Amino acid sequence: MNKAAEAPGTVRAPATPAVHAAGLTVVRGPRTVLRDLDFSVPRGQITGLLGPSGCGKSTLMRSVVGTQAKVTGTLTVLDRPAGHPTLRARVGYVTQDPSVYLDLTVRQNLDYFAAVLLPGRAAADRRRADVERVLTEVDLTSHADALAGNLSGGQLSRVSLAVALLGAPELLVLDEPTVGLDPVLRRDLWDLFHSLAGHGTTLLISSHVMDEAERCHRLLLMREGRLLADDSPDALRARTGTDTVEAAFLHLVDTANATRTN
Ligand SMILES: Nc1ncnc2c1ncn2[C@@H]1O[C@H](COP(=O)(O)OP(=O)(O)OP(=O)(O)O)[C@@H](O)[C@H]1O
Repeated sequence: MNKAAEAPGTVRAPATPAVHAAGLTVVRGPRTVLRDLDFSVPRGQITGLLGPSGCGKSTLMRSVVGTQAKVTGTLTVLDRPAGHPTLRARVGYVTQDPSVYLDLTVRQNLDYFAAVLLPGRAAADRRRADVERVLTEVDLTSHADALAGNLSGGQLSRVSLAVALLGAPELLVLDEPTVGLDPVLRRDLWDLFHSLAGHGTTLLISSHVMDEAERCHRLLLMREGRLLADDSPDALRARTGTDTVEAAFLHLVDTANATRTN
């Protein structure tokens, strides 16, 4: 055994997960929309949150970023309770509806949000560099001076993503970021997600398109507010004896239904 590896100061504690939930439950109106969920989101990987419309994906993401009311159980994000004020700059969030100012250009939008994140004259150079970086990352440099209101839906959602990338957050929470995008843009965005993960960013990405699941390192499969699986795509396929994540999901749904009726 390598003794040097045991010397004080050289042994590293295993990294805690980026997100850890235990008994996570959320009530919205009269309904319990998340029921007693236990899961972890490992750091530096892409975790896909998949399930049919209405199963609770957005509610789970809102809980992680701290904007959801009536959350019970334990929910830890980057070693802090979800919603903790120190997480604001460390967590990027993109909702399903692009949240940008339509009467500003792309660059003006980014300058504005960069100033909120990094205020003060002393940070002007950092802000400028950050805006150029995110414009390049989402491939919108050539549209930087276009009015947001004149962009296509796909371009607008990339502006929203660029806003979330400002400040290089450690955790990115993206609610259906590829909806309505053509296949080339979808592929380019997934390449960007992998590049971000390669540099250590943790990504939690929701989708109801099962083929996107194949591009994730880990999957949380949801149905009706419950988790059907928390596994890697390979392990899921192997465990269910199926060839695709979609077939694995359907297999798990059928098993859950059979257990309920028995
Ligand atoms: N204010 C509310 N009161 C009661 N139920 C609500 C409320 N808001 C949402 N819901 C219900 O909570 C459930 C989960 O909604 P959520 O938006 O999290 O689902 P989702 O999986 O993200 O769906 P989609 O993929 O269509 O966005 C849905 O069944 C929805 O009808």
